[in-house]
Amino acid sequence: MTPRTALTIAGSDSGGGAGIQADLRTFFAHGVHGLVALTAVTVQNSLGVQGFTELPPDVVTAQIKAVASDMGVNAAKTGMLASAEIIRAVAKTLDELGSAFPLVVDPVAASMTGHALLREDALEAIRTELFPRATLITPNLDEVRLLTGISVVDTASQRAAAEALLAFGSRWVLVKGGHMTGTPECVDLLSDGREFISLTGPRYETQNTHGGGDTLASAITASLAKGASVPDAVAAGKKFIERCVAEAYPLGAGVGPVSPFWVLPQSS
Ligand SMILES: Nc1ncnc2c1ncn2[C@@H]1O[C@H](COP(=O)(O)OP(=O)(O)OP(=O)(O)O)[C@@H](O)[C@H]1O
Ligand SMILES: Cc1ncc(CO)c(N)n1
Repeated sequence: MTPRTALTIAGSDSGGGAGIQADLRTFFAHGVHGLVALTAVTVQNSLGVQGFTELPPDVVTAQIKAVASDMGVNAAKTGMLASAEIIRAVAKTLDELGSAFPLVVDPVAASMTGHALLREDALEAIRTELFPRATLITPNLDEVRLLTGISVVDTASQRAAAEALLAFGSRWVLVKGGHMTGTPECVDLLSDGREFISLTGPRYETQNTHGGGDTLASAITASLAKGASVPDAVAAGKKFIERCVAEAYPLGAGVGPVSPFWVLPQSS
């Protein structure tokens, strides 16, 4: 049977744990066929990002159109978009396709080691061009601060951040709490402005969380591709990423990747 399809519009991580590599292995783990519009090639390993080269915006557009016109897209997500020009090209292309599928926007601004993955003028383009087209946006706490100026330190500021982010026009927002260290639990807050749903899970003691944000957003995208509602897709995504963090492995001298291998029959 032909599986559902999910499109990732994102950059490549040479270390294989984040970016399109994380998206493709997560789509695979969900039985969803992954389609790719590559935006940039990063040079990175467990110690950080050494640099990146972005693709011309028309090549990004051409990839999206090629797969959408022939294979069909059941859901899409954006990750590293690198520049305002690429963001504008993606927004225009999505408009031309008629927004017939759910869109998850993970507003990737920097790697977890703090290296920029987005040119400076591009943040405004993400806010104005992509957020209004998004079904769901999934910022981490650093991205929340960059986008809204709000520092999330507790439940009240996490809710205020969700409200401020929804004002940019997405249908739903998931304010991820992974970076709120010092708490025994990881709490992500999902909201559409009416409902506020706290997704609470254990905080695992590990330094190997590379690719966690990408894996969560692509797990949600895969469930949306299969027809789940946003709250159901996010709840399933949270369960999926928890297990991936619990089973994360060391690789290289720095931060190792989260692991979707637990879905394989021979694992554990
Ligand atoms: N130590 C942990 N234990 C359990 N869950 C975690 C842990 N760290 C992060 N998570 C969960 O992983 C998901 C990603 O959250 P996080 O806030 O770390 O995103 P991110 O910063 O975008 O990820 P990345 O590491 O890719 O930059 C969230 O659901 C979060 O609650
Ligand atoms: C290519 C790429 N996209 C996203 C991230 C954020 O995890 C990363 N480190 N690299």
